[in-house]
Amino acid sequence: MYFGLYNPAPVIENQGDDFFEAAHPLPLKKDPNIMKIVLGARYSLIGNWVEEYYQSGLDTFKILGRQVVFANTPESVKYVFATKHDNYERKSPQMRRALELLLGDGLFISDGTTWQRRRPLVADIVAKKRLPEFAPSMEAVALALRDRWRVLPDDHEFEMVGEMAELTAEIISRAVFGRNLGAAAARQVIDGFTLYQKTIDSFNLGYFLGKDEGSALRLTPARRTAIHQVHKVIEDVVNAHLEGSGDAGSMVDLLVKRNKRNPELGLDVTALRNEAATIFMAGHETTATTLTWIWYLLANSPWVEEALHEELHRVCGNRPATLADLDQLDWCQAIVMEAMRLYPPVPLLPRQAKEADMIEDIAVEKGALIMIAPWLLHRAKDLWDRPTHFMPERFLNGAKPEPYSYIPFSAGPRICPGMNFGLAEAILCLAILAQNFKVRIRKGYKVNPVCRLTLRPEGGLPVTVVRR
Ligand code: HEM
Repeated sequence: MYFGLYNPAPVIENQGDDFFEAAHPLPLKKDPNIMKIVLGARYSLIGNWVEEYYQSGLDTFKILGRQVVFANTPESVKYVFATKHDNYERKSPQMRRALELLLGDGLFISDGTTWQRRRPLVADIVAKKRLPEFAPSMEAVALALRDRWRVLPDDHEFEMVGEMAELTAEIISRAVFGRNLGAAAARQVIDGFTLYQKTIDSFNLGYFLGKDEGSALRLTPARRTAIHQVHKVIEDVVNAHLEGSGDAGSMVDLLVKRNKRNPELGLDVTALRNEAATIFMAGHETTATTLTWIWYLLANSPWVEEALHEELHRVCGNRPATLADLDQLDWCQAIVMEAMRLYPPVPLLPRQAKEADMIEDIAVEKGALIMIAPWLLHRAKDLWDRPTHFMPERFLNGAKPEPYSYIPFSAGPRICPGMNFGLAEAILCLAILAQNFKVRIRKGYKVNPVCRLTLRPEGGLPVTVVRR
């Protein structure tokens, strides 16, 4: 309930001996009115769609005075993200305004020359070729969690979203800041991000009332505290590196060194801090929610769990999985990909049109909101067989979805540069933990996927782990 006025759509979930239709809100029967859209957006961004949106298509409508264009076909996604990237590279004012106090001009929300100059730098730092440097931390942190789970009392229940968030925060914190940051400082950054996210809203009224730049977020005391908490730790790390005393091999170290080698980049302490904060934020919750959804899906699909265990035994025997096993862990990879199809960690990828344009036969106004929704595209009835079912086998044996129909990492020049980092991390954590445990969800617990910035089960996921 939101303000007692908003009734979320009922959530459905179906299970049989050999199928699992994963939890999702029932599509609406008729178009929601503006009140329902506004209240719905504050509750979750995925519950307000009518049946017709769960198939590929293009549509446009107005919210107050603002044009919204829905691009939900592989062709239009390609057009917006790749062909006409220059016109649609800009993030929506909601997203920019929501994150700018924390991330400043960091890559995730920048555009124009700032984005063009910094993208190659950040992409290089989180690139696939650096996996051998960062994978040992992924393995070590996952093994430490395995050891903690091993000594839990039988039937000990805990909350999985928080558990996975701690796991991935530790991994990304070691990668970005190095191993010497210290637990207290790392916790300060993690808690600061969590606090900040709680204070932000998904609906920017000013934009829908006609301001192309949207309304700035007010610096409330809660936001100020959260921002200060994050910025202080990261600035200290950056300054240590600038003075030559930081942890070699960390992403901040690479940023500082590259900036020294390429002074034309002109990154000052604030810019370096913004990029480090961006990588931390972009690489933390996305992987955590992916892993959480994987445990939910596996717990409800014993036949997939069995195939996974068989593969882990065949490939790794009794030793823990490592980066070197990745190419052989086909089921692990397919499970990660299918989990991100059903529950894309970033379910909406909104853009703002720089200039007026045509997307197929739709006239796009300057400043319009272009909505690309992996949540809908990944569930389009005409693109996917049994779209609401958990079927990792659709990604096995080199099967590839139609181009631009599967976009959990976005697409085109703004595609997630940390894709290989995130995939390797999710596969390794899944493999190492599944080698030792099965996860079971509290009996009768109703999972309800909700989305604000990322997609997670509302109220968390209460689980127990069973030793294998
Ligand atoms: C499962 C894991 C991940 C998923 C699903 C994911 C997804 C995404 C998506 C959808 C975007 C684009 C958002 C948009 O277009 O509005 C993005 C951007 C970005 N991601 Fe990831 N991400 C993941 C992991 C990571 C990791 C591990 C890192 C860093 C180590 C990272 C760094 C970034 C950065 C820096 C951007 C901004 C790129 C730009 O705007 O040019 N991501 N990610």
